[in-house]
Amino acid sequence: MPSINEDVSIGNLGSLQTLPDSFTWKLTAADSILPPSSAAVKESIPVIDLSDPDVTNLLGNACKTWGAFQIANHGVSQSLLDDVESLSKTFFDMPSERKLEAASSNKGVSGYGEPRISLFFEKKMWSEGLTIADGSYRNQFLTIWPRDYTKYCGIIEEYKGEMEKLASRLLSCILGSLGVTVDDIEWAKKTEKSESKMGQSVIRLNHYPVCPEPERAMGLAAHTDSCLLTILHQSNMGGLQVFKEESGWVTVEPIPGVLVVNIGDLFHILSNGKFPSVVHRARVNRTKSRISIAYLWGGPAGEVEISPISKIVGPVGPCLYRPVTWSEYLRIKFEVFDKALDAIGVVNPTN
Ligand SMILES: C=C1C[C@]23C[C@@]1(O)CC[C@H]2[C@@]12CCC[C@@](C)(C(=O)O1)[C@H]2[C@@H]3C(=O)O
Ligand SMILES: O=C(O)CCC(=O)C(=O)O
Ligand SMILES: [Fe+2]
Repeated sequence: MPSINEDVSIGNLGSLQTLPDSFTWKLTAADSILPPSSAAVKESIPVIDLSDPDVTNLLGNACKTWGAFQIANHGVSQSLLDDVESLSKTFFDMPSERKLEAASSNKGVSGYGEPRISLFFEKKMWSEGLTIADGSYRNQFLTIWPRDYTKYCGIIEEYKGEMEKLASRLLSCILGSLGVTVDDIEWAKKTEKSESKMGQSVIRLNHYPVCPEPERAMGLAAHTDSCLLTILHQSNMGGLQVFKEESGWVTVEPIPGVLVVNIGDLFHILSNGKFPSVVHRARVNRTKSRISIAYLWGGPAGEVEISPISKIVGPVGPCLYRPVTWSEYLRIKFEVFDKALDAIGVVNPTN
């Protein structure tokens, strides 16, 4: 049993019988979701069928109201979702020492470790993860799976390809809801026309082990994603919650085969503040572990700047944000965290 201040390895969390002090969060009443009451209507983010003829409107409303939604009929096969989930399980089931062989270096983003936002919180999060940010994951996979390396790299490549297609489809539809097309955005037009893929992206495999005191622990603390949009596959166990001003924390119940999408900071900028970059977090469970796979799409390849779409800026209101590349935005985010959008806000916006 770990003593109060013992340094606990995140690779072994699931075997702990008590919650170490370093993982004990002081959660207030506002941090918890309201107890279920028969009178209360259980709110949830919308589930949108991508084959619905009214898909553009449905997506637009969900983006405006929630900054998040779930999608059915998205075209990604169940067997691919199962494969990427079982790859994740195989990795997280390994002994801690093996997982640490894939640990992210100080400089690198790719690799095994705590969530990157951990540095902004006093307490530790009850989770571990593997970030796949660029081609360097191949070397890590070779170390982890010398025999099954080709198979697992193939699954990741296929998953990335499918996510790119889906992200591109979502971008067109969501832009449509703002009355613009990809042709109104220079980088989006180029991306669509070129053979080159969707540009920059990161896949994060998250694992939330069983926890002896889930009420006092936090799987992944409240944050917004820095990218344009995130597509998330969650295993058959709830834990993801989104924050809505009027409702507080709302749980996103998993629906088999359905993917969760959320607006990130860059889309908030692109929409000139019309779509909220949704604050979300992950809670943990006493008896069941949980896996989630997040595909974070950061936008075009190279140092391309994202700025509010000019066509929607003038008529409706002043331009709220200055142009920024994803890499610059990430630098700012990991300096000032939840003040990053303020840091690139235009001080005296005029038309
Ligand atoms: C490109 C990135 C976005 C991300 C930080 C990172 O450098 C790599 C992992 C991403 C992730 C995944 C889990 C949640 C999150 C907030 C984090 O700590 O690491 C996001 C980061 C982000 O969107 O800012
Ligand atoms: O595990 C989840 O449900 C949330 C994961 C997440 O927010 C992320 O990876 O950015
Ligand atoms: Fe997130």
